[in-house]
Amino acid sequence: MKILFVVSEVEDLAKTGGLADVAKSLPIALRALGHDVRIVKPYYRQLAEKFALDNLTEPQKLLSGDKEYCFNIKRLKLESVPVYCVDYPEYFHRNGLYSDGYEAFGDNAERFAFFSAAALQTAKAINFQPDVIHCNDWHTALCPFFVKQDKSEFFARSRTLYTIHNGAYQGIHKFSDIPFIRPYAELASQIDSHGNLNYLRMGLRYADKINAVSPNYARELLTPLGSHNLYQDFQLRANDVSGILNGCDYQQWDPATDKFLPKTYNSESIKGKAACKAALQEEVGLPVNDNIPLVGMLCRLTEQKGFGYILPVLSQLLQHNVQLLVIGTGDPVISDVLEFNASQHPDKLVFRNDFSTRMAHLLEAGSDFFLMPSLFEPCGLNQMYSLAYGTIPIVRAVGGLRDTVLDLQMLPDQATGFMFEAPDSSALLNCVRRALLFYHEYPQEFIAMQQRGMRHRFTWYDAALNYQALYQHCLPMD
Ligand SMILES: Nc1ncnc2c1ncn2[C@@H]1O[C@H](COP(=O)(O)OP(=O)(O)O[C@H]2O[C@H](CO)[C@@H](O)[C@H](O)[C@H]2O)[C@@H](O)[C@H]1O
Repeated sequence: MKILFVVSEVEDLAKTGGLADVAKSLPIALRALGHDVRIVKPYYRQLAEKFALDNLTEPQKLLSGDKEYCFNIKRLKLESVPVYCVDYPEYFHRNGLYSDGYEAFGDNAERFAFFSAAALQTAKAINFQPDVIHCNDWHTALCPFFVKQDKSEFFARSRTLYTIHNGAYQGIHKFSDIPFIRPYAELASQIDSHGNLNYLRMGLRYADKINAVSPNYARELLTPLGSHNLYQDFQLRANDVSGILNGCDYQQWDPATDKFLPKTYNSESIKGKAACKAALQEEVGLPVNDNIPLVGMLCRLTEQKGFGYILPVLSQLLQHNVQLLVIGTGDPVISDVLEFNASQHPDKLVFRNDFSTRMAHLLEAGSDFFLMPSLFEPCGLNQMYSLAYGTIPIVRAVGGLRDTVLDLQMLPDQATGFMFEAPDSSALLNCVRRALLFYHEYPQEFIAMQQRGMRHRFTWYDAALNYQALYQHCLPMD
């Protein structure tokens, strides 16, 4: 099949979170199954600074109303996958993908409306007639609408799949502030009483098929509680909504070969993990001691990741014989509280307000537990990385976390971690206490649990097979 994979960020090229991991691994896995996958993404400044690329074609023109948008197409390769970049400096040569670090750009809706149309124009310019146009998250959710509006025959046999990586980001913007789509009279019926257009809802309305990044999140999206206020819209498309679990890139996340670690290890011999723990403790300034359980946490600092119920019980948690390391950037309200608590408990809590790939790997290897108590979690990748590194996940039973972690109480012989149900502080605290007790009281069982997790596999090969079946489902019957 020919697949046009339209996405805002891709690992190794431009990244703010888990979407980028998927946008690299899935196309590579699909290519390995023999499909002709091409990625289209914006040519951001950080990409332009890394790779100064020549223009692939003549400048491309898009007309909207009386404004002409003239852009260039660049091409590079990500392993086996061709990547086409939409070069429109006015919109994409900025410091940051969606914000300047503090505030979202005011014209994000305009930028990504343009990008979605430019991605389709790119397919035409390179004469790539896709069987499936696979768009991802709100940034590219207008693609299905533009395909339906396209007057040429080019996309007559193309079908669209819309993947939801995070339904909380919907791209809700004042229609009157989006010059690129203002001329589309058809949109009048999609504008709400406040004059807003919701991009995610547009994806739900116009895509041929819709999927979420785990089966459990797909089920949650069809409930009033889990649908991020789009219950009716999801219900209307219930027959076309499914879930496919993300994979883990085991080439990148393998403790046996990981170049970022002071000592490598594997499930047969996990001795090297202790050296990683010591190196991590030393690097971040925690007392180097193998007998104190080290709980790591690495994520964007947002409400989604459960800070609403972690922060109120931080000092209670730190009364235990435990070390906590939090690494991430994001909401300054969260980072302020973490910074304050770290200053009160310097021997127990370290907070690093930054992110680096090296530290992400060292934290995964050096921690005993990985804390991921999300309020909601479409799939989650870090709990899979943790399992691969023998780092026991402590998670809330939500979204993809429920699909990937098995709790000790439910399945003692197969358990790979600890899970709690209620999104509140006492449930979280009880769960962490349960995990710490297990660490101290049952060292042999703890190692067995680590090894079970390390042997568990969530491969991109499996995910790609599922996407292949879903693409086939999208195609016209004849
Ligand atoms: N400040 C930062 N800057 C740059 N990178 C950072 C970062 N903090 C963490 N990362 C990295 O981003 C990735 C995080 O992936 P996750 O899937 O855990 O969460 P995210 O919420 O971003 O993704 C969303 O999309 C993915 C993919 O579908 C879903 O798994 C998930 O549930 C959904 O919320 C990891 O590779 C991590 O190392």
